[in-house]
Amino acid sequence: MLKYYYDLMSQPSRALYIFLNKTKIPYEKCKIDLARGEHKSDEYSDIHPFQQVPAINDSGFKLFESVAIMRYLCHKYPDHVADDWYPKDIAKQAYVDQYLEWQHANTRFGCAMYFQHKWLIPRMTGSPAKQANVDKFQTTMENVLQHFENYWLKDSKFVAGQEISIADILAVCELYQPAMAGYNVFMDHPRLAAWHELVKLELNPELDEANVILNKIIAKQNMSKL
Ligand SMILES: N[C@@H](CCC(=O)N[C@@H](CS)C(=O)NCC(=O)O)C(=O)O
Repeated sequence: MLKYYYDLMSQPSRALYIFLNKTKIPYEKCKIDLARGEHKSDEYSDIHPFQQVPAINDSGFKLFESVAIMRYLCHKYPDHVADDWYPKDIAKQAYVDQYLEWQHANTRFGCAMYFQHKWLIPRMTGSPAKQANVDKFQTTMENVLQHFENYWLKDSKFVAGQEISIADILAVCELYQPAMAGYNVFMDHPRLAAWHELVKLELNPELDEANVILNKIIAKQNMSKL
């Protein structure tokens, strides 16, 4: 049985969670609570040597890195995974891969660094956010959002073509993270907002389910601002 190790506070964990649930690949949920340091245990180090989530153990085959896991699942479970998620056509697949390679140093880096400096680091250290860092990473993130609108969504409904693929799942999960730090990337970005509506239609109810904890945190913060 496939074991899936994840924490829904983690963007790539949510992406794989949505993908597994959407494709109905049978798996066992193995929650790893990052806030409680469960990823630092010796037992978990045997699953992921760098002590991060997500990771899988597929009947003894252990793998980490969300993109590698997604590709593995597409190859391993073809009866569950419809072709559009990771097309067999060479050119279509290359377009999906193009985004998967690009996103690490762009969508993920920009959104995650903004989130970490504005929200996570102050909560972990008890010290206020360093405004210079927040400003720097806000600029990085906003450049990414422009590339997203002006390149990735310029001529296509979805990130890598006219059909939804694993690229869109990874993208939407990274793009939600800054909302916890009070930045809604879909505001003031109409093309991104239109894509988001299409993605919700394709990925719900699994998308909302993966975002339950995130949305609770966002709602609580919005209440405290009133
Ligand atoms: N490139 C990796 C990123 C893995 C990663 O950074 N995971 C974070 C959560 S989003 C983590 O486990 N952080 C805990 C730590 O590094 O101590 C992937 O896509 O799977």
